[in-house]
Amino acid sequence: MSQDCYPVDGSEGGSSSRSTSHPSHPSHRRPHYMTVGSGATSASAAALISTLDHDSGYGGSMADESYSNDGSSKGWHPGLTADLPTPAHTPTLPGESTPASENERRILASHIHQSYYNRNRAALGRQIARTIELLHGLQQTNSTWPAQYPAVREPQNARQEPRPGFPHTQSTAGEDLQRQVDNVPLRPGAPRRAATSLGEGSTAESSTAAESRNSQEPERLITPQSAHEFSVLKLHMNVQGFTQAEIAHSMKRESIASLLDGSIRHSIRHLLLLRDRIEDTSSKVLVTGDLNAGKSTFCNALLRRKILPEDQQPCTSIFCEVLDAKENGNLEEAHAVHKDAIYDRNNESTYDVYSLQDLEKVVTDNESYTQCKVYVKDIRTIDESLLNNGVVDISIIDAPGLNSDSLKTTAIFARQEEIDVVVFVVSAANHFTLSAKEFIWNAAHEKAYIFIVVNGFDNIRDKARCERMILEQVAHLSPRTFKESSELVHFVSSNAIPVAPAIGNGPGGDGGGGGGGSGSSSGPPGDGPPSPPNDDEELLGKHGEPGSPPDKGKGKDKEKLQDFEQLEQSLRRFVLEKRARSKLAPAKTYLLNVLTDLESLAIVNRDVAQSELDRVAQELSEIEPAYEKSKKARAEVSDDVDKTIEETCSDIYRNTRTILNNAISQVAEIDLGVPYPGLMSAYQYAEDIKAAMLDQISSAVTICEDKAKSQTINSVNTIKSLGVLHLGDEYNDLNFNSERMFTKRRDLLARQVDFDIEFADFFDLGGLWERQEKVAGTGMALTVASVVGGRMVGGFGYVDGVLGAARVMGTQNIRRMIIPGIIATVILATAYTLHSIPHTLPPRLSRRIATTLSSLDYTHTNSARISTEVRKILRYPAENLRAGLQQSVQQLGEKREERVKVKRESEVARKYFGNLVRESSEGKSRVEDVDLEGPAPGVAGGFEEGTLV
Ligand SMILES: Nc1nc2c(ncn2[C@@H]2O[C@H](COP(=O)(O)OP(=O)(O)OP(=O)(O)O)[C@@H](O)[C@H]2O)c(=O)[nH]1
Repeated sequence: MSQDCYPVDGSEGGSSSRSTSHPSHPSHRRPHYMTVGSGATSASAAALISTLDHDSGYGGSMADESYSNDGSSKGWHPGLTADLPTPAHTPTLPGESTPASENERRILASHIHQSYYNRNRAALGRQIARTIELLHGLQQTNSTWPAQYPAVREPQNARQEPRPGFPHTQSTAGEDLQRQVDNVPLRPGAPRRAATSLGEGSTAESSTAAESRNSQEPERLITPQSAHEFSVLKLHMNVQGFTQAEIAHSMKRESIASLLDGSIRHSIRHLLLLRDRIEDTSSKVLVTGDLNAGKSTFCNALLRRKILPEDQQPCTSIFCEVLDAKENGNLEEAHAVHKDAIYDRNNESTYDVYSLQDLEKVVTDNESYTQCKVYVKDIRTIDESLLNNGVVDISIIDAPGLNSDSLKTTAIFARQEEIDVVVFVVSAANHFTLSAKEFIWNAAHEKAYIFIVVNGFDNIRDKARCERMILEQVAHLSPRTFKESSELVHFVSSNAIPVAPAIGNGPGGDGGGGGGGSGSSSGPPGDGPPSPPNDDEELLGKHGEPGSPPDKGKGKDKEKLQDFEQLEQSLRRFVLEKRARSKLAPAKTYLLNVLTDLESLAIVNRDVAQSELDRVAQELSEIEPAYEKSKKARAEVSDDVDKTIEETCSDIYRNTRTILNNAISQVAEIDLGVPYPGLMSAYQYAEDIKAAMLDQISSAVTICEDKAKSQTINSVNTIKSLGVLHLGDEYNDLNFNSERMFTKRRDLLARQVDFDIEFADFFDLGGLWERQEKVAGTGMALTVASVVGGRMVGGFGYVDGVLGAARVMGTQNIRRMIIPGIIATVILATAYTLHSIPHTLPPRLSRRIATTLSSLDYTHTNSARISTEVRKILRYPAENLRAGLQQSVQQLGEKREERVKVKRESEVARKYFGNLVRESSEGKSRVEDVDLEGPAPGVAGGFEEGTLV
């Protein structure tokens, strides 16, 4: 629509004034009011008219900033408050004129938009608080249950060509100017993500620009876990050629958790800053433009006071921010901020104080300061004033004229997030210089729309041609601005606006340095704030045209004033509308990003928690029975082992005892293999017999030990098989060598059985007695005699022969022979006894040995020794098995404990992340519902189709 009014091909006939160049736009004229009927205008109607004339114009938020060449722009539209004919469907009260209803609608729209803005702001504020809570919750959970970071896989081609860095759309609040200087990309900017973040070195970018770039990003292959690359909760890691996800994948979970914790903390801090920002009602308007284009004059005209120095030569060397004096305790003064200092109004070391009259000294050719804060009392009403408009604290920044030196600094200044609007002042006579074009080109990317003031229009003779040429250039530099040129491009003469002096000194006094104007200015008397100016040039000075004839001049001045007022209306609307977007959009974008990140993280971690839960449950289902079985086995096996040891030892004891007893008792009966060497070596024979017997007994001990060894081996094997049965591979077998058993000299005891052979040992009377008793119960002597005799007879035939001879000889002869007979008998008996030594000695010795061994408790001692050693030996594998079983029980118990703990934690984490998925998703929906793009509901109906977004 506006382009129709300003055909760039110049087809439209030139007109001498701006107003005539908008024939199809009655909106560019002050509305005319018609009184119906004969009565006077009612008070309310008068109030309404007055309000409408100074419409506070809270515009709708910015529309979609996309621009298409087919003319279907969906960009910002002034229709909301533009003075358009009321559409047919807009209700019109009977008898009411169209302009009046239109004005009512404008007021209504204005209020609806303000409440719409407030509602959006409150909704975002609430969501910021909720999101901070969510982040705190995540931080806490992350400290107990380290969160997982989702794996994202890059495609091959993306790997070959490392992705460019993605600076974030929103710079961190508080970044210093220099840092921004370093990071500002010159045209064309590097691709940047739409996401807002706390990334270092970030530079601001309009979300629309970022959106369009986003679509060009290479498609990434990602795991099904997450279809979202993190933009806010990203881990700050950097390894050339690797993505975050790849690095994260190779890191320990705890390390990731700690990096994530850092990101969460950053995010919370940033959200707090955003909350401050949306609560902050102030807005900044940066006025920039070519050298000497009339920027200071324009600012003064807006303020209706000659605050800033104007000069025919370039004079503004620093940024001058004009603020309401209310922010400085209602004191009008200038604070010149020291170079390299961060301005703090409460810290006078950061600035020098100047009076407003001395401002020129500070502003012109200054080397000590980079910027200056100028506090002024606004002399206009809240309906007129831009500074003090009752809605938002606006400050105006007069920038130094653009040249190659200042271009970059000003561009950076314009980028700052608190700059809501850039007003570009261009000289109507000089058009856009190279610096101007460069600046607008860059700024158009950032701000989408630039408010353009074509100043010094009074100097132009062929105004239509000038307009056409300027608009042609605007169309190239910022098509979106061109599309809305009726609202955004204004042709004015700032020096024609009546202004009060900087310091009130009564009518006619011009306190400021004179520009090219007539110099007749007036201000409020006394020290108080200057009174509002009016159109009366008698009272107010103006930058004016001194040579104009009075009548014609008056008419032209009025026209200029009207054009300027038109500009002011548009500027107010623009600032207020832009504010809605520039203040709320970053919060909305950041919230969406952080909530999307939270949702992705929560989905991944909920799934991880679930799978961990499944895994642990599965493991527990295996561990629990194994643990119980292991406990049972520990008790049972311990009993079994005890039993095995006990049985083995008792058995060995018993066996040993039996074997040794037998050996001792039967040692006399076995052939010891010792030959009888004859009477002469009887003693030696006895010694040999004794030794052989002891050896025999020792051999029996050895046999017992060998038997014990093999029994021990069996028992060790039994224990081992129990271990293998219950511990499996975990059974730690001991090296058992049976050869090392019973290595103590076993004949020690036998040696103790040492006794001397006695003569009596050769006469086994006891043996004889025993044998006799076995034969009959006769008297001993007879028995002895008969036995001896019998044996003698049996044994020695010649003795029998002698006795037989005695009988033949008769008793007398016998009596005579008795003595010699007895002697002979004794001799014979002795001879017999000695002769029977090989038979009598072993039993005799055996008995003596048995007696001695018995006195030593030899059998028991050896049996006990052997069984004790076996017990000792068996104790090792037994203890080893017990320890293994105990360890197995302990390990399983610990495993079980750990799994139970993981299970408990995973359950909590699953529940937590499940809730987080829901809450972040709901939060996202709530934020998405905050519509910063379209007009308020109900207002939309009042516009022509296609003019709304
Ligand atoms: N004829 C005419 N002269 C103007 C207009 N606006 C400003 N001037 C004059 O242009 C000269 C420069 O004005 P300034 O306001 O100082 O210009 P500036 O852009 O602030 O200058 P620097 O910031 O120093 O580059 C002064 O002499 C003004 O009187 C205008 O609309 N018409």
